[in-house]
Amino acid sequence: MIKEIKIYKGDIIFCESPDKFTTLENGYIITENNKIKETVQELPAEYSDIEILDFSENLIIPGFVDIHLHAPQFENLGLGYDNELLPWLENYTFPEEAKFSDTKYAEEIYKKFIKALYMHGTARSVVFSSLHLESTEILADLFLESGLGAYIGKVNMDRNSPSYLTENYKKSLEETEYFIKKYNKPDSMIKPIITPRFIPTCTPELMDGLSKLSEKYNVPVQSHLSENLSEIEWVKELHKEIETYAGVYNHYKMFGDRPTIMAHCIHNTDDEIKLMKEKGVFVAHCPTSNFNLSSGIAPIRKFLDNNVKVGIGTDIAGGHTISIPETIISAIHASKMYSVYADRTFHSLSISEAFFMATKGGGEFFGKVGSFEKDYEFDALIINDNELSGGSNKTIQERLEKYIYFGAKEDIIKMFVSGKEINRERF
Ligand SMILES: O=c1[nH]c(=O)c2nc[nH]c2[nH]1
Repeated sequence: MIKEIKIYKGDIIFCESPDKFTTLENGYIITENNKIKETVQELPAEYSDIEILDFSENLIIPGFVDIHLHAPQFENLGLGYDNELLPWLENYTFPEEAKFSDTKYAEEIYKKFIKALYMHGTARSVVFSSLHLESTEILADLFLESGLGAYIGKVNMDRNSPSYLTENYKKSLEETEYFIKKYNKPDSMIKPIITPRFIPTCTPELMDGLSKLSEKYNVPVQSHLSENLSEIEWVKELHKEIETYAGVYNHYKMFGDRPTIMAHCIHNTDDEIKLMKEKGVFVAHCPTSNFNLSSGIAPIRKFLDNNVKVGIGTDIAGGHTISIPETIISAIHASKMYSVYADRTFHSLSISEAFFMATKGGGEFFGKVGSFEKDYEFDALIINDNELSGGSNKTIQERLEKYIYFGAKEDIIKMFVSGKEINRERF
């Protein structure tokens, strides 16, 4: 195999661990066949005759990773937040998702959705589609054309939803299997993920069937867990025989038996948190959504202290923004308020902890993604922060902080995903 070496130069910043940033002023990232070979301060002599992609005076940061969002809710950004979760689903979300039976509408909205991810620097995402197979294929094909990385799930829901958005469980399983077979390719940038919407909308037969598909094709799982108090009561009524909400997913072997993401996780019991740790279940922390729908504040410090994996989710359209920097800010704000109003012993999240969650933390779901360490895939954003921080002698970490809190998507001048530049013309 021919070795293709590339060298990127700039002011590099990333998090190897949550507690601190690694920074290299005028440093170099050297990649071989799109994976990082080394990240160094001085360029070794062996590379002296290779052309350098020179981004001096710009920041080079890992591409963002969003581990929970709903593509067919893109048109609903900002709508209906006077409601809590269950009426919001009924009055806003389900009617909008129903429109995706129309493949023309799906194509129009999904193009806008993927462009928005690109514009905001989200290199990888873990996405809910709607229950419609054809529209989900359109979403997958558009992602493939874009070059962005994604897990994509055809949503499954066969009870407790309006008749216009309820499947027959057999058809739901057949279509899910078809989607898995079509897109489960080893080196693909997009992959299928099993997506029971949440326990209230999935019958035991459907859960059983999805669990078998997950095992048969070794496909990961995503769903929602303990977002809202009425939702939790509803799950208790539906599954009196099982002690906890997480226990229901676990009963169906869809709780860490394969890689699993559970969105929200606001009101979990200590036993549920222990189970998440034991089974390696990821929390998708979605603070903007949790504020908008008055769901609560997820006790993220508790998950971190218990070594539970945590990534960031914009959860559009419970979340009102597809921007990961804005969601990082929201995560920090949420933790600050939690430490003041709920538990004074909790330390709020630091900027490095929140940035870690939005890069390497969530990136772990994709493998070696979200850092500039050896063997990681080269996902990077080049950020021109000259206007934000120019001439003011700031450290690289301070420049990143300014970009997160005060920057704009227009400051991102280039994006690389798995070593390939994603061109603006594609969108
Ligand atoms: O934030 C959420 N968005 C949804 O679409 C959804 N469905 C079930 N539970 C949900 N929570």
